[in-house]
Amino acid sequence: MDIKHVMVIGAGQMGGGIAQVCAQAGFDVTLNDISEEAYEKGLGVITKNLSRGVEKGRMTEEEKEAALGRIRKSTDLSDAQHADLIIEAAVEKMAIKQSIFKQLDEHAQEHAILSTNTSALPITEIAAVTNRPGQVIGMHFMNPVPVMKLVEIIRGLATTDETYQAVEEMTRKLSKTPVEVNDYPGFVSNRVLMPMINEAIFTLYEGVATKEAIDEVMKLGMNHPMGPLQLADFIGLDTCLYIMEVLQDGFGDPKYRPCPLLRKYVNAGWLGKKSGRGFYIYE
Ligand SMILES: CC(=O)CC(=O)SCCNC(=O)CCNC(=O)[C@H](O)C(C)(C)COP(=O)(O)OP(=O)(O)OC[C@H]1O[C@@H](n2cnc3c(N)ncnc32)[C@H](O)[C@@H]1OP(=O)(O)O
Ligand SMILES: NC(=O)C1=CN([C@@H]2O[C@H](COP(=O)(O)OP(=O)(O)OC[C@H]3O[C@@H](n4cnc5c(N)ncnc54)[C@H](OP(=O)(O)O)[C@@H]3O)[C@@H](O)[C@H]2O)C=CC1
Repeated sequence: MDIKHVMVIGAGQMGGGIAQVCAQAGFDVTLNDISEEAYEKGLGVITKNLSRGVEKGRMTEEEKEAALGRIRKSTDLSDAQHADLIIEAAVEKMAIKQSIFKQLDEHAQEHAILSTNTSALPITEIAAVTNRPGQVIGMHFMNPVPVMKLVEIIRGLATTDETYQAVEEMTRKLSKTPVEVNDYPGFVSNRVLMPMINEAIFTLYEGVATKEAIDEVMKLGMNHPMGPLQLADFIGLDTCLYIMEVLQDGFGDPKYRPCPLLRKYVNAGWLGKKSGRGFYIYE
């Protein structure tokens, strides 16, 4: 399948990054969010990232302008009618994703592939609300999207080989490395990563060490680029909590219970870097 036009749903930290790398790779991009403000904020981050690329000599001013020129604004899901591939990166809530997928299924062309950047939610359950489950797939980018090489590609129960191959090829065109996994809660990435982050939050909650000490142990002791609490702030504490809930519900195993401190922070609106405060404070 020849993918030319990509629509990205959600202009937050992931959707913005995905739109950026698609535009840089030469695809026409429609970037959708519910509000114009969210779109403008997302476009601001993309512009800043591309400008840094120019400063660093990775691209010319003309290439930057060409990439920006390929991105168009949308606040209406009916704009899906133009896309060959849709990548959904809205908030990590099943009800919201299912509602978006129902609407996309109505508006998108018959050949279009509907993908989701979900961190952990079952692809099969999202696909089930559409009339094209064979063309629904997980396309899980890592944060920060312009820097991280992996795209975890998740096959739902009904995903066809043709859909998988088109998405794998697309991933390579974005200069990313695809890794194929099956559809179980958290896939591979967050089944392994998030319990570690949750355990780090428990060590803070139980007073085993300070947040700085916990992060230092994992950075200096295990060579992780960020400590787990810093990484949780970077991912978003709301997203971390939703992922733990998906693991707990999906496996029915109490070992995945979210730390009460994580829930408390999210309830307080302390969502990490994106809200200015999480385990750490950001200016
Ligand atoms: C939750 C999920 O479902 C799945 C996930 O995504 S889990 C999260 C996965 N991501 C990680 O684990 C990230 C761990 N952290 C890291 O790899 C690194 O700390 C990092 C790449 C984020 C930053 O690297 P660093 O060396 O500490 O800092 P820094 O020197 O500032 O950045 C390195 C480069 O990345 C770029 N960069 C950093 N953050 C960026 C961002 N948010 N957006 C775009 N580019 C970014 C910087 O511009 C810099 O590039 P140049 O200097 O060449 O311009
Ligand atoms: N953060 C991470 O490290 C990673 C996250 N993911 C996944 O990517 C997705 C997005 O996460 P992230 O970018 O961090 O979250 P953000 O909170 O940064 O962005 C989500 C964006 O989606 C918008 N949005 C909410 N509902 C809708 C809707 N119905 N239609 C269109 N847009 C909507 C939000 O708008 P508003 O703010 O106005 O509500 C916001 O702009 C989640 O599924 C997450 O699990 C995947 C890999 C890594």
